[in-house]
Amino acid sequence: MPPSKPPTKPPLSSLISTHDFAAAFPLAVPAKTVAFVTSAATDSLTCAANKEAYASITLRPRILRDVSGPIALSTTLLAHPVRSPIYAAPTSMGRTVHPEGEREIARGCVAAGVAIVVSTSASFAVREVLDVVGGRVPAFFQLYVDRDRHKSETVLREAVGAGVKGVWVTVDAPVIGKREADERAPLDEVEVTTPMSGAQAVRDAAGGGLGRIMGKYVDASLAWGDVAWLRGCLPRGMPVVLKGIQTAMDAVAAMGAGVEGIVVSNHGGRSLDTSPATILVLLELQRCCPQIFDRMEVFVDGGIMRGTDVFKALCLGAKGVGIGRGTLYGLGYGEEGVKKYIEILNDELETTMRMCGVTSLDELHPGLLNTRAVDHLIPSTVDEEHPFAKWRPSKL
Ligand SMILES: Cc1cc2nc3c(=O)[nH]c(=O)nc-3n(C[C@H](O)[C@H](O)[C@H](O)COP(=O)(O)O)c2cc1C
Ligand SMILES: CCCCCCC(=O)C(=O)O
Repeated sequence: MPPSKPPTKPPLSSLISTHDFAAAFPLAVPAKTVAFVTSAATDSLTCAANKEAYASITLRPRILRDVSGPIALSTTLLAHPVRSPIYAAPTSMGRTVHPEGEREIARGCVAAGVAIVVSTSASFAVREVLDVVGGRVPAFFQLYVDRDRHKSETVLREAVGAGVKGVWVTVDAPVIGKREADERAPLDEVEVTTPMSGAQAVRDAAGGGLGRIMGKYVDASLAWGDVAWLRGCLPRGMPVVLKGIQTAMDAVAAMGAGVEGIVVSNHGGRSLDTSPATILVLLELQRCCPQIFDRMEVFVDGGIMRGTDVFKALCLGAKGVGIGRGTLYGLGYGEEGVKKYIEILNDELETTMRMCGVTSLDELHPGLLNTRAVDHLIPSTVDEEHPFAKWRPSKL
């Protein structure tokens, strides 16, 4: 028998859904990269729940509403115009996927007219990524706070100097989640550089988990009082967003801390397994603390694979939706892949909107959804006795 040829990745033109991209990814990148990107914490239950919860919420389409006109997807994120509410969530070590890593993601975002959030653990310095962006789409900086605060202050100065429009502090990963597939896959297949964090990719006794090894610098002592420290590092008026809110209590606390935005996120299920699906947390915020949507911008990420998912998140008050793994699946095909991935979601979102009888994002509201199948999973109140529920900035 002739030796079997290794499968080659299908041409980009043949991919018509985000699932096609996910299936092609292992054919486009080394096995270690697949393990790093696709893995999730322990039993991957939250990673799966993020997707399943979207499937459990159904649509309530309205009919006969003349949806023949153009669909307007353009909006603003933190007052910056974008062509679509979909954005590239921060992802680290993009060079494990493509030699140009985050710079190539940035090219794809510019081509699609959407925002990018650049990770502290990006493969390139923030200025190298923003040089590519050239101010054509908003770029935000995601901060992992270093135990050595001076290092974080330096990196923040660089990010501000490079022209980022806001800082997104990740708060759902005081330690890095246990991702067993990543831990088992040998480290030596990929080139890892994270110039802003300075971490070194050296295997240790626990294994080769890229996330864990490269995340040892993260400061687990971060607390609410540090919002004031962060503000002090930034120019007046620069928005601060907390990424990784998972309860109404913490959403209310974030509002009390005076931040401009939150990301409802569980890190794509990569941090704490069995934490709730993000769309259910968004529903919890609508039920328990609807006032926060008027006071801050609320973003969401995790498990978004279809235009109907984006639609549901927007109906529940999200101002923007982040794509993590999907951006990297697109990156397997370079700039064109990132652009196409976003455009597939835009296109599906447009179709969903027409089918539901709306032509603009302003017309989306919770009444277009049926959430009965998940209502029993939603806590009904903020715990008013909890000290966080009453916090105001003066108490920080
Ligand atoms: C490979 C990879 C690297 C990531 N790196 C970061 C990071 O550096 N900072 C961060 O806040 N979140 C990071 N995330 C989490 C994403 O920002 C996002 O919350 C998550 O991927 C959303 O879920 P999804 O992958 O299902 O879209 C990373 C996710 C992946 C898959
Ligand atoms: C602290 C950052 C190092 C790697 C982890 C990046 C990340 O957030 C993820 O993989 O998820």
